[in-house]
Amino acid sequence: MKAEYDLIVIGAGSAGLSVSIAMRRFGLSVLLIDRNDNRIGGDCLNDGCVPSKALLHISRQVHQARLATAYGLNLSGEVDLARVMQYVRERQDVIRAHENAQYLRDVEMLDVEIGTASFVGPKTIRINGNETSAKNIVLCTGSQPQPLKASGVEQVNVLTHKTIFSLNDLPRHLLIVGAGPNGIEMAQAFRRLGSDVTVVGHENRILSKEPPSASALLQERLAGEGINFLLSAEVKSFTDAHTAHIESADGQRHTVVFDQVLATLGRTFDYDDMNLAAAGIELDDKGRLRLNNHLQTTNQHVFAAGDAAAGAPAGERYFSHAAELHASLLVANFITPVFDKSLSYDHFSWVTFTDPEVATFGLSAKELTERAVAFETIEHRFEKDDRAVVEDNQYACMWLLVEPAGLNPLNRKVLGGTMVAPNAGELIQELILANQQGLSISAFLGKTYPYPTASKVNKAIWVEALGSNIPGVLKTAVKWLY
Ligand SMILES: Cc1cc2nc3c(=O)[nH]c(=O)nc-3n(C[C@H](O)[C@H](O)[C@H](O)COP(=O)(O)OP(=O)(O)OC[C@H]3O[C@@H](n4cnc5c(N)ncnc54)[C@H](O)[C@@H]3O)c2cc1C
Ligand SMILES: NC(=O)c1ccc[n+]([C@@H]2O[C@H](COP(=O)([O-])OP(=O)(O)OC[C@H]3O[C@@H](n4cnc5c(N)ncnc54)[C@H](O)[C@@H]3O)[C@@H](O)[C@H]2O)c1
Repeated sequence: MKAEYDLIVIGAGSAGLSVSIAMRRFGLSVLLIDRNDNRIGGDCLNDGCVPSKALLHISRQVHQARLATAYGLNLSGEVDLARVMQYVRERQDVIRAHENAQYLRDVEMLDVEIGTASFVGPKTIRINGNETSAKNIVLCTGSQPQPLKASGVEQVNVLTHKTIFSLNDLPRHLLIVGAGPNGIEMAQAFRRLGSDVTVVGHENRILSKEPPSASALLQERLAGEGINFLLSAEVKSFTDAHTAHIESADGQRHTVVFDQVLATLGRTFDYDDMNLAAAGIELDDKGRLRLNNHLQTTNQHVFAAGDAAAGAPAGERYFSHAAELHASLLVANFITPVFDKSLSYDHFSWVTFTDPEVATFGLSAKELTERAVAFETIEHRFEKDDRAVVEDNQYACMWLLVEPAGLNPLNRKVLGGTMVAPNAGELIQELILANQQGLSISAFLGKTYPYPTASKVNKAIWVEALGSNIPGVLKTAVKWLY
């Protein structure tokens, strides 16, 4: 480790890896720090996106195998969770081969230090008893799961995403507290692997960051698979290690006997061991780093990216690709400060990887209303789509927020939307591009989709919307020209 660097990056998760590798490739000296070599890759690799998506992949295979019994296939036996988790670990190891300290030193030419970093001055940190400084420092220190609070909780081994992937025995009854993307993805994975699953959510619907109609459609599908939902509800107490007492907003009480409980309640922050005060770095009233939209802390030489950037005025986004967005903004501002880019989530997107997936992009109806932007919501059910018919997905649906039809309805632009469908995260990609690039709906109408690709729904929605809305003046002109 040198005494001075161009840049120090603390935390080697999605954010830290992106910032440090990019800056090093531009020829700057970079020190990357993480607490532990086996935490490199952060939550995404170690206990977030990668293990959860690997688990969902196996659970989908199990589900499809069960569906195939309708056609004469005989299945017997139960899922061996130890083997499933072995698969999950093997997939993580594939990624770990290029996300580890030695690889980053040898191939990416980064200085990598393993230890806990804390501040001793505005541009100086201490790690493993040594001090080092940099022109700028980026905090990519992530976030932690919110703890479950309820009377008697101390008797219970409450799992979080940090521990659930170490289970070797399939829970007979898994209680999940929190109905956000983490809870809902795990609910479906474990249900399909064979557990009974109960989900308790504070709010009156699952995935409350999605439009209500999307939440409702997914909930209906999941309930159809046997997941039990207790919404507008709260775990009030645990009377022993396996018994929870839950109360709904309407006063109803439920007792759930479970063998494992998973808390998926959102994120929190812990900067206790970082001595932020020594660098003049302030937190806001929610314990998040106080940031501006250039991701700069109250110390002009210290920045944040990834989950640690949740306090930015643009809002909270806890995603690996948000970390990537923050990293590219910081790198752009470091190397071309003249442009001084600000953070915006106007074209941001995300996917909940249930089956069906829920994919959302652009601005929401609430954001458009707050900004006084006129829009219409167009709903498109997949019931007449031939691909949806042959694959029995006619329940799928999309809702797009579009500019109101003006004189030329083909000029309308897509402002945002949500799709609930198998592979919605892939299907929605061209809508995201149209939204980002300001393409009008004529771009879809002018495209011939190979039959029967699922993404043809991105054209069908406009054909359907236009069919019933061709202005009279246009019809008169057509008749006259014909
Ligand atoms: C179950 C689950 C599933 C998810 N699925 C998805 C998904 O499908 N798609 C998606 O986009 N997002 C997903 N996410 C969110 C995603 O995992 C996170 O947003 C992302 O990993 C955050 O990356 P980060 O670099 O900000 O932080 P982290 O990955 O948390 O990395 C922070 C690193 O900083 C280190 N660190 C902290 N403090 C110090 C210190 N003082 N000194 C040294 N090192 C320190 C930590 O050891 C850690 O390695 C999921 C999250 C969870 C929990
Ligand atoms: N596919 C993906 O991209 C993906 C998957 C999983 C997680 N993530 C990310 O990880 C982050 C964390 O996920 P999450 O689902 O834990 O958080 P979340 O904040 O999205 O959802 C947590 C939910 O738990 C509820 N809740 C909080 N306290 C509660 C209590 N005591 N009882 C009942 N309900 C309670 C909240 O109202 C909220 O609906 C998310 O913000 C998301 O961005 C992403």
